[in-house]
Amino acid sequence: EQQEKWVPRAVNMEIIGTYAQTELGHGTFLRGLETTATYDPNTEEFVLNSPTLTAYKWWPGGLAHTANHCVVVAQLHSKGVNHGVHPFIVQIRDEDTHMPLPGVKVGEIGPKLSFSTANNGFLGFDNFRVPRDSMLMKNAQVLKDGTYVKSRLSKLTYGTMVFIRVMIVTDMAYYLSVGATIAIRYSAVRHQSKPKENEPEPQILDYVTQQHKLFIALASSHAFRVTGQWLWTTFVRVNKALTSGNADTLPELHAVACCLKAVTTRDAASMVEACRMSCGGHGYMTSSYLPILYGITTAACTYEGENTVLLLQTARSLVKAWQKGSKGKPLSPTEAYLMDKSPVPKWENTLDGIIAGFRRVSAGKVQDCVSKIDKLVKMGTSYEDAWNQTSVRLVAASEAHSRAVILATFRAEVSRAAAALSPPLARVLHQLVHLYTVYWALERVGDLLLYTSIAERDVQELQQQYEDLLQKIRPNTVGLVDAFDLRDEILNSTLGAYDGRVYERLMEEALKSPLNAEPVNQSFHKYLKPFMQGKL
Ligand SMILES: CCC/C=C/C(=O)SCCNC(=O)CCNC(=O)[C@H](O)C(C)(C)COP(=O)([O-])OP(=O)([O-])OC[C@H]1O[C@@H](n2cnc3c(N)ncnc32)[C@H](O)[C@@H]1OP(=O)([O-])[O-]
Ligand SMILES: Cc1cc2nc3c(=O)[nH]c(=O)nc-3n(C[C@H](O)[C@H](O)[C@H](O)COP(=O)(O)OP(=O)(O)OC[C@H]3O[C@@H](n4cnc5c(N)ncnc54)[C@H](O)[C@@H]3O)c2cc1C
Repeated sequence: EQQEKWVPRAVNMEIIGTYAQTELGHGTFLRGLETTATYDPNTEEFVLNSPTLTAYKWWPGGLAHTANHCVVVAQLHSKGVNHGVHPFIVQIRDEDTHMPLPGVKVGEIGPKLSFSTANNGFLGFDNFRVPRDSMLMKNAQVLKDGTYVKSRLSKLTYGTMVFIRVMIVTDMAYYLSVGATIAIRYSAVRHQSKPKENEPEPQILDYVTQQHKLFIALASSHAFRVTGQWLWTTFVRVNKALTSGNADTLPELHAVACCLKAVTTRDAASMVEACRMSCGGHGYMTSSYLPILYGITTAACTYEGENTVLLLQTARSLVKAWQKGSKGKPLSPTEAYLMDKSPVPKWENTLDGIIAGFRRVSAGKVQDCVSKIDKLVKMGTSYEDAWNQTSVRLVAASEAHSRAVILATFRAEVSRAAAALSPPLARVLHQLVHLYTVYWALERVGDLLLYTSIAERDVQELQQQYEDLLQKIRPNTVGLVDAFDLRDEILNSTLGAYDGRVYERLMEEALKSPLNAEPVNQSFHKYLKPFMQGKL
């Protein structure tokens, strides 16, 4: 019924909304949010209030001047009891004049690293009254007399965040495709240096170091797109079970969504930055779009759950799985490998060998964390302090688990799809899977040396495999980024345009600057000349 009331108006843009959860004082710790919604049975209304400055909502995108409604997450009080955080849909501006309603204080939070068009805002309430049906009552309810009806599953309040985290993995695939397209096309156009005196300056794409910087971004875009599709399918399945009241698979979805969101956003931000730096000075131009793209991807490491906090959420699930498995209880499909107690096999420099290796690393790290925590607790340390003292290792275990999931999913999905592809296309995609897998084996070789039987000669061979793959992929690189089929208007980049007219576009953009409107800028007469004449 509430959906019938609000959804059509949102779909036809009468309602422009945002999600107002984070406050000046709290973003991660949701149970610490201070905004209150106190039920008044006499008028059948909730009174929204920001009791402190730190209770002000801070960050919601579009809140400053665009949204006229928002979903507000507040501590629900009824009959003198605080029932915890719940979502409310609240009109904050007049739908005709767009003026903030009485009792609502709203505004712009100010300049940010990027996302400059997002008008992120602040929002405070001064005993602002909303009707009872403002409380979104799909999960929990408050009856007219103020009786609180508990949700069958309190964690469902957090459901929106799982959905967005699932989507973010696919977002990162897209952003990496943009960064790789810009940097690889530019690297095909840019000629620099003369390693061979009697030959013209080569394309910088022919430097193996340039390939090392860029090809992993290209491969990661495909890896994250495939993993994002798998995660979405998982989300749809879990959500279907939830609607029929079965929440058994929600914890696994939450855990895998947390670590995949954290790892894909961190990789995307660092790889986009590598794409930017691989374009030299022109990569530092805003007109290249790479600095803006970095700002967008690095924000994702913070929003929708700060990465460390999310990796620790997954670690919490891995530790619980280890404890459950150690008692012989069955584990979820994504965590079942933790209970593989077979002897460490002879190392194989194959995709399956490397994937199995990452599972060994993750299981080994989880086991080490459990042992450290148990040892500290036995020595009298509280569980919470033992957890905190082990948290650097817990984050590493989570990352290893996440990498094992991505490696296995990327390999399985490409192998499954390959049968329907032309042999040349299948070969190129397998090369990207191979590159991605060997790249991460080399990046985490220390962990593999600790937890598997990999030997020095295996590592040398993997390094050679990696360099051979760079050479094999080079001829198809421009074709691979063209295959993302990103229009120039979308790329919005002087360096990545399809026609490769980089220098002309850089100059065209430069000449648009208002600072080039006249040959002598007014600053000369106002400041420079008086200064040079000793008059300032
Ligand atoms: C374009 C940009 C737009 C951006 C928008 C934003 O940023 S919006 C703002 C984005 N902001 C954020 O993302 C805020 C990030 N912060 C949070 O999500 C929470 O404060 C928390 C999870 C960190 C801690 O929660 P807590 O203090 O309650 O403590 P706890 O750890 O004890 O968990 C209790 C139990 O609940 C479970 N569980 C938890 N979450 C979920 C879930 N989503 N689903 C399912 N289950 C979940 C958890 O596994 C545990 O289960 P167990 O083991 O007891 O069976
Ligand atoms: C571009 C952008 C858009 C956003 N849009 C929205 C929006 O639309 N709606 C909305 O509600 N919010 C939005 N946010 C806010 C965002 O969700 C929060 O910034 C995010 O949840 C992190 O919370 P925080 O900023 O309070 O950081 P904190 O939680 O204060 O984190 C600061 C540091 O403390 C560490 N830390 C915190 N808790 C723990 C812990 N338990 N264990 C270990 N370390 C910990 C973190 O790892 C981090 O290093 C946006 C943020 C950004 C940057």
